[in-house]
Amino acid sequence: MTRSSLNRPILVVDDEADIRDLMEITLMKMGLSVDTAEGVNIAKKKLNENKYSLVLTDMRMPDGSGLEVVEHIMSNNMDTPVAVITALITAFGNADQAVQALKIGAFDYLQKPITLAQLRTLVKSAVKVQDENQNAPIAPPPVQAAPKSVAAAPVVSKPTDSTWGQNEWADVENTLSEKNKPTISQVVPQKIVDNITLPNAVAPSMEKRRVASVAAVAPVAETPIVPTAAPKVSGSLKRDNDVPRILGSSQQIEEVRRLIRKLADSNVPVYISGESGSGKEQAARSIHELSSRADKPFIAVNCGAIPENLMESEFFGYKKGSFTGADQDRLGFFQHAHGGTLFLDEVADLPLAMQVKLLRAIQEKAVRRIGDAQEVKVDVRIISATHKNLENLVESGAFRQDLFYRLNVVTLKMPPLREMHEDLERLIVHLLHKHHGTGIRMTASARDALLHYGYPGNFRELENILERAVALANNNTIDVEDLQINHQPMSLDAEQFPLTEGLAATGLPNFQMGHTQLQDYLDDVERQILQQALEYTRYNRTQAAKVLGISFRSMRYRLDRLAIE
Ligand SMILES: Nc1ncnc2c1ncn2[C@@H]1O[C@H](COP(=O)(O)OP(=O)(O)OP(=O)(O)O)[C@@H](O)[C@H]1O
Repeated sequence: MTRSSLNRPILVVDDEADIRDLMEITLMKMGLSVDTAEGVNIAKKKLNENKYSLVLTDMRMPDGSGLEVVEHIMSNNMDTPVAVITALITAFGNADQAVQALKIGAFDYLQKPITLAQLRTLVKSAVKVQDENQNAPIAPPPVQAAPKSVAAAPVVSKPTDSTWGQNEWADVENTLSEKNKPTISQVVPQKIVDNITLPNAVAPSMEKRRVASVAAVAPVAETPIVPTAAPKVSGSLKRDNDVPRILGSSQQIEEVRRLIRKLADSNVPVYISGESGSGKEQAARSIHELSSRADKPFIAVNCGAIPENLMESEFFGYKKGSFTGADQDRLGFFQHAHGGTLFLDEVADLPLAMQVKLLRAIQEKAVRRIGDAQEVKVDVRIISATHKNLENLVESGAFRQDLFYRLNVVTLKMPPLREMHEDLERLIVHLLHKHHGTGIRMTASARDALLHYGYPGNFRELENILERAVALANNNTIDVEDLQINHQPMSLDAEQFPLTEGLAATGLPNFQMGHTQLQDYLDDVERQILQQALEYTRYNRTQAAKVLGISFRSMRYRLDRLAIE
């Protein structure tokens, strides 16, 4: 499949009408055409009769399993990527089914509840998987296709795919937006800005509410704003050609770009700090792409998502027969990244035992696969990141000091979005135009709410809010309710999530000595906190774990233990 084959519809297979509708609306908002099937048999029939660019199938349906849909596609050699949608994978749950689906040919899986961002990423991956199949093989050295473990799910990016490697954003846009419209990447940012003119009517009451730092931002109209009468944004949204992933003109972002360029020239380990969604991975990819390693792999590993018992084999690989189930030789992340960059995301979540092994591999520049007597030299540049305070973890003994010094030769700090206030309006306009074309409008109150929100989830949250708002908007006009955000003032400290307010308001349950069991009481408190964190992050478990300062693994375990769906 080429990107143009996304002109073919996507087939959504799910027995629940609500989910089918939601996915259909979302995919259509991405400019994609969609067909649906409410069960396995109809899906097979449709697959026999039509060609699809991608199939998304639920696992459990009344007339069969999503695995049958995957098998049908594979056994008939259909050139259609298929991804499965599973119920929540718990410690004892249905991971096996997801693994089974991957084994028989699905290229990915999603867990319910699905976020819009996940869906978008999945569509991107479908295109990428096919592109890679068509253009492969290019370096690295002979490795097996990195098998995807359910929890680890490393992103193995194709090393020399310049289109994808250079500018993922522009690529998504080219892939997903209406083909004939000039897209944001075809129009220089200044031009977007020039296309936007001041609304004629300026409501004085709204004018007063403008804050000093957005003085450059346009006055606000009370009526819906069409693109040609949208707020005028002065200056351009800075996007340097050599660091296209990092947008913004604020001083902090300029400094980030300067450091990225500088660090790209050297091989020193870089530690990227910053809140969740603030662009740490984008910065890591930018360093890689600007470095002499750009044509070699960039391997991103989410350390918090790998089950502890799989860590060693995932990082270092194994020899066939070294343990039950090791039915073939397999390389680990280090060898996959040979010559390139290994990005250790959420590095604070590495268990201590693994920290020792990692330190050794970094110091020795060599790895030994499980079951292998020989060490193999590896040339890997390490970039690490976490949203946690690594220094505090070193102090508390949860993170090894020696590894900390190894990783943290240079620190790059990503600023939170709320500190880039002068960029905010331009970013909103940019993202809306980029992903949704120029036909989308916004009311003055929605704009006001967006400009005054605190974005604890940073860029990622902004993208999600806009994406959801576009999906919910009536008549292509985003209103304040479509944003579904808590109105949180900009001045709020990062640590003061509304969650704290929520908890204080709720109060602790009464502990009745002699009647209440301590464990039941603590479970109740924990359940309340988890539920609030989930509500706050709109059921994004990764984000919720981050907000609570626990690992994803721990979050999963707790949700499972307390039977929180
Ligand atoms: N400065 C930026 N300019 C443009 N887009 C950005 C910027 N920072 C982040 N983004 C976008 O925000 C989203 C999240 O970015 P990224 O994954 O790099 O964040 P992160 O800090 O690594 O998140 P996490 O801590 O959750 O792993 C991505 O879609 C990315 O494109």
